[in-house]
Amino acid sequence: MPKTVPVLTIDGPSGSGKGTISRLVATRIGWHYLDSGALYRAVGLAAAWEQIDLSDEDAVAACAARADIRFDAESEGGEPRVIVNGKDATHQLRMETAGAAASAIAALPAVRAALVDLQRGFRRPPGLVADGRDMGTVIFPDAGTKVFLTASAAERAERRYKQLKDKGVSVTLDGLLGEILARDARDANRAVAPLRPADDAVSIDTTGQGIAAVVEQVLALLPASLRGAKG
Ligand SMILES: Nc1ncnc2c1ncn2[C@@H]1O[C@H](COP(=O)(O)OP(=O)(O)O)[C@@H](O)[C@H]1O
Ligand SMILES: Nc1ccn([C@H]2C[C@H](O)[C@@H](COP(=O)(O)OP(=O)(O)O)O2)c(=O)n1
Repeated sequence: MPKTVPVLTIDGPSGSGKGTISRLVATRIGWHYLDSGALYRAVGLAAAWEQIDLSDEDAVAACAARADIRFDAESEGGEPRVIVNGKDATHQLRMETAGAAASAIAALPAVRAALVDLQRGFRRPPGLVADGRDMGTVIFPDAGTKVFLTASAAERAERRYKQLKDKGVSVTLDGLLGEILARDARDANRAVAPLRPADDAVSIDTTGQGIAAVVEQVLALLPASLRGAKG
């Protein structure tokens, strides 16, 4: 796809609000949306289904290369359904176990390499909002607007707690906080494409902020000519 298709990247740690904000911004301006974390989660799940050892880099990369991952427009609670190798994995993918598996396989360079073209293929007119860990640093380094969302770990754990409780999942706040901190550390300390803000990213600390306020801050970073698409 031509590099002239505009991209807005939104990176950040778990629970910082990337998915929520990205989806709302994409809807407001009529752009496509890439949930890159869902791709890593889907590969982790597909590998588990095939009983592949998640530390076997070549086997997981081969699984990533042949995985059929589709985002279905029909949504569950505002999030698109994700179909992995023909099975609806929407619910399973949101579990923290899927997040942990995704974080583990995401540290393997061959797995990341296997997903590069797939992610760049989402760049289609009129534009793309891409959320993840390395959207602004590795996948779309030429993106015109880059955001790095953060929030305190305690608030991110509370957000995730509410989100999973609303979905009927039984979790504890302490357990989630521990899992989030472990995932932050693994994502930020890995050798390849670690979680970090791009040098030209604008950081937004969303601690104590409502969703609508963050959406407006992100929209304000876009050039007026792009922002106006849907008012
Ligand atoms: N200011 C905020 N920005 C984004 N999400 C928020 C905010 N406040 C609360 N939330 C809630 O936090 C939860 C986690 O958001 P999510 O978009 O899944 O984060 P991420 O994709 O970064 O893991 C959602 O249930 C969302 O509604
Ligand atoms: N661009 C990306 C997206 C996700 N990952 C990895 C690291 C993350 O811990 C997992 C899950 O990502 P996801 O964005 O779905 O997780 P959260 O919604 O932030 O909890 O995948 C990545 O390495 N690179």
